[in-house]
Amino acid sequence: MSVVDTTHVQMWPRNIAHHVAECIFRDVQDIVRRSRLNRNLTALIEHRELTHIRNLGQGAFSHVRLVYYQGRAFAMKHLRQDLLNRPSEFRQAASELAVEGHMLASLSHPNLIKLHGWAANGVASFAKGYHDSFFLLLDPLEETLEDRIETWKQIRQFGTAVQRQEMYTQQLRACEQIASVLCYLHENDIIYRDLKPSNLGFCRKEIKLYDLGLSRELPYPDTRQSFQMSGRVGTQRYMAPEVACHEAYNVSADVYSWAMVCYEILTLERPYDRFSREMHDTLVCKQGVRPDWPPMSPEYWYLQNIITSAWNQTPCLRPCLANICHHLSQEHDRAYLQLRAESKTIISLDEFSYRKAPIRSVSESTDISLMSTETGLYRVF
Ligand SMILES: Nc1ncnc2c1ncn2[C@@H]1O[C@H](COP(=O)(O)OP(=O)(O)OP(=O)(O)O)[C@@H](O)[C@H]1O
Repeated sequence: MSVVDTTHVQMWPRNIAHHVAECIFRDVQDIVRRSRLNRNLTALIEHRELTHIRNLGQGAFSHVRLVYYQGRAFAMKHLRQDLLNRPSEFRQAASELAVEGHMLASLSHPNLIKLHGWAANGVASFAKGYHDSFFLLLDPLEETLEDRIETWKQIRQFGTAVQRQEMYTQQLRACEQIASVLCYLHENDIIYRDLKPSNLGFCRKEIKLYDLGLSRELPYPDTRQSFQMSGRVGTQRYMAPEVACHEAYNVSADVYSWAMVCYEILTLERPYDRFSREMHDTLVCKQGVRPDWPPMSPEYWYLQNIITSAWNQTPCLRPCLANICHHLSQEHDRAYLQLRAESKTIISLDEFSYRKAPIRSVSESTDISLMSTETGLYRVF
């Protein structure tokens, strides 16, 4: 372990650092001035207060490290060092990181990564000239959705019937929680634009959406109106056809991406796995081809239908996420009760406390019965 120290790494000369920092500051101010989000107070943290533990991962622009701050583990996200050699890319990535910080500091949802603080001088820290002068301090994730999908593949192949049923409730819950956090962003007039399994992770059993680098606040508070924004934003296999074709789009582009991610969660197969970019453009974007459903057991058909409607070629025919959440939450509760009935376990009401429907109303709409026990827990049968 070592204190996070930048004194021995590459840095820009002072005059260049000041110039770049001013440009970044102007870019960010411009966006923040137009923003309708209300930022909450964020802890201001000095580098010397952080202790480096290990690297957690690296993206196209960012490096994420596990650090200790005030006795707790956090993920520290900052720009990659090699961007110092490409100042215009550095400037772009720096503004995106700062805007990501601004959004996270204004938002709060159980399935959105939590921001705990950022560099003491905010965006002005870039004037120090180090790649990691500005950073965000986030909740550390235990695994990504990509890792979880690999575990599910093992269960599908080698698991018992109860393990597979348990996996189904986890899959349903993941689909519901992703819909819930996207719905929350849309309610705040934010379009996410980069939904994919590698931008979803798990922290204390809950799914968390992270990497808001490509998210944008919509110019008007009407999320159903389409806007001309940058095309080809995100990763092609999860990208809505209208985004890939540089047409005007709105939040329903996220609904399409949700459908692709959920297809992968349910089938454990990548959508359009063997498609080249050209095939994707012609078949998916122009001809409306969609992934094939492998044969699946009947309990999956419900979700399969919702996903199929969510990847409709016509954006306005895709269901809204609030509706999707409602249906999935009911289906999750039904599947969960069924599972507990089959495994003859008792459950606590707390297990349902995060959803609005009381457990009794779920059991009333199914053939599952609940019997309260002396300990306040419920036996399901
Ligand atoms: N909070 C976190 N906890 C643990 N690991 C994380 C966390 N945030 C990011 N990572 C890891 O770091 C990697 C890069 O992070 P992130 O996707 O945010 O960077 P990026 O440069 O913005 O990505 P992209 O390549 O998608 O543009 C992730 O793929 C993940 O493995």
